[in-house]
This record gives sequence, structure tokens and C-alpha cells, in this order.
Amino acid sequence: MTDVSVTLGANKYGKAENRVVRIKRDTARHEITDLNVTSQLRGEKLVDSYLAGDNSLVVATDTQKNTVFAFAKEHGIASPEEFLLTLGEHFTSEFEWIEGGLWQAEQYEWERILVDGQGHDHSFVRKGQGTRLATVQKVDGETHVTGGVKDLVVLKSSGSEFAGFPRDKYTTLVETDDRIMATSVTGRWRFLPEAVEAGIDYNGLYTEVSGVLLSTFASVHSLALQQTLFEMGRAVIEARPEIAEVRFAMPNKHHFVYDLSPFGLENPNEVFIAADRPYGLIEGTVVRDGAQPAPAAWTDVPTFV
Ligand SMILES: O=c1[nH]c(=O)c2[nH]c(=O)[nH]c2[nH]1
Repeated sequence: MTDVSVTLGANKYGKAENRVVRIKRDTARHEITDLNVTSQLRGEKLVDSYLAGDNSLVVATDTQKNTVFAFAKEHGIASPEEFLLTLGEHFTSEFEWIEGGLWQAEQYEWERILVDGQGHDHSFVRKGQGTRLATVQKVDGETHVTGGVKDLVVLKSSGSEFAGFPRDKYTTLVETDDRIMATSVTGRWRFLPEAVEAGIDYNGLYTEVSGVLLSTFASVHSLALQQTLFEMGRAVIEARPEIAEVRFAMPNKHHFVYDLSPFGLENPNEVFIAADRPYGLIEGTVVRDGAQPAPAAWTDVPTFV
């Protein structure tokens, strides 16, 4: 026997990736909301489920799943953020030993199929432009809400440079004043608690923030992806007073000018090889001056998904 002792560290449990599709069909013109919801619970009293297999306080992951689907019917899904808030409120009030948890959603967006120029009443095509994200974190009696987007793939074929970096014996990268810059943006914005309290038009905000991210990426003349990241965060925070901070992960999806000289061809930034790996991985947070930091909001929230 070795003299080793262990203790239970951070933990949470629940049902991941509940794919709930809600159709509003009060009229012939249907509306669709398509979510992937993960619900996970925390509580000091759950320790015995880990230490001794005592399930007396374990709200089954199956129950959590059923609640997601029942709430889609009973409460509808006004926005992913509001849906998660309702779930979090439910679990922490229905079961007094559940102290908090993390609820996450991805939203897949659909748009109406055009038939003779008109959007069809009940036929949809999946929108390819980014996946919406939301989280609700309940911890220490506080509720934190984030919105976000992932897989927002953008590219500019000019208006991007990278030069002035230090050189050593391992540096081969040539300085450039005109390159392709491409990335797949993951961004999450944390809402100020007082704005959450007052109520937020989460759907309108998502549309506006997505537009601001895209227009800033397009219009900033980039000296580095790091600089573009910061400007995108600044623009989002300037656009919406509800937002305290924005966290980004941006893989630099390198496009290298292909060497066509063996074939006697010039290549003035016309033909590129899109390399999928390795990729630069640029991450950063842009914070509203004066906003109260809330590190607990980000516990277990994936930055790069
Ligand atoms: O925008 C960039 N940032 C970097 O830090 C970097 N490093 C590199 O090799 N290329 C780039 N591009």
C-alpha cells in the first residue's frame, strides 16, 4: 500500500449536446430554432456521488435532457441565452442542493428557401455563416451570460501586411506588405450583469455584433492578425453597451504564394496554397474599461471550439 491520499477536485455533470429543434407552427408560416444544448450541474453535496456512488442527490442526466425538450415546448426558445437562463434558474431552484452549473448552446441558423423569389413557409436551407454560441454560468449565487460565434470564416485578399518582426537564425519568413489574411473567428462576449438583469434583445444584438465583426475585419488595414483582433473587439464593445468584454480565438489560416518560377511563370499574389496546418493561433480578450472582471463567468467555457 502506498501512502497516497486523494480528494475530489472541480467537477460538474450533465447531458451534452441535446439537439433540440423547435418549430413554431401557430400559422402556416413556420419558424425554426435549432439548438445543441449542454446542461451540467454543480453542488458541494454532490461529492458523495463521486466518492461513494450515492445517487440520492443526482439529478439524472436523463432528467436534464428531458427538461431541455420539455422547456422547448413550455417556454419556447426566444433566444439561446434566454433559454439557457430559464434552464439554469429551474435546476438551481427546483433542487436546493444544486448550487450552480454551466449551460451551453450552439445555434444552427436556417433561412427560408426562395421559391420564385419568395421565402417558403416551411422549407429551409442551413445558413453557412458562423454558428451562434451562448453560455449561462451560475456560480456563487451569480449568473453570468455570454453570447458568441464560432466558425465565422473570413478572408481578405489584400489590405494585410506582416513586417517588422525580430529575426534570428531560425527566421525565414519574408516580410510582406500585401498578403492574404484568413481566419475562422471564435468570439464570445460577456454581458454586463446589470444588462442581463434589465433584459437584452439577444437576437438583435447577435445580428448587429456579427455585422460589426465582419465589417471591422474588412475595413481595418491589418498590420497583424493581433491588431485586427483588437480592433474587432473594440468595435463590438463600442457598438453595444451591454457587453463587458470579448474573448477571441483566431487561427491564422495561412495562404502562401505558390512558387511558379520552375514553370517560368510569374505569380504576383494570384495563386496561393491554402495550408491547413500548422496555423498561427492568435487569442486575446478586449475589455471595456471600468467593467467589473468576472473570471468565474469563463470557468470551463471552451475558447477555441
Ligand atoms: O498576423 C500575424 N501575426 C503573427 O504573429 C504572425 N507570425 C507569423 O509567422 N505570421 C504572422 N501573422
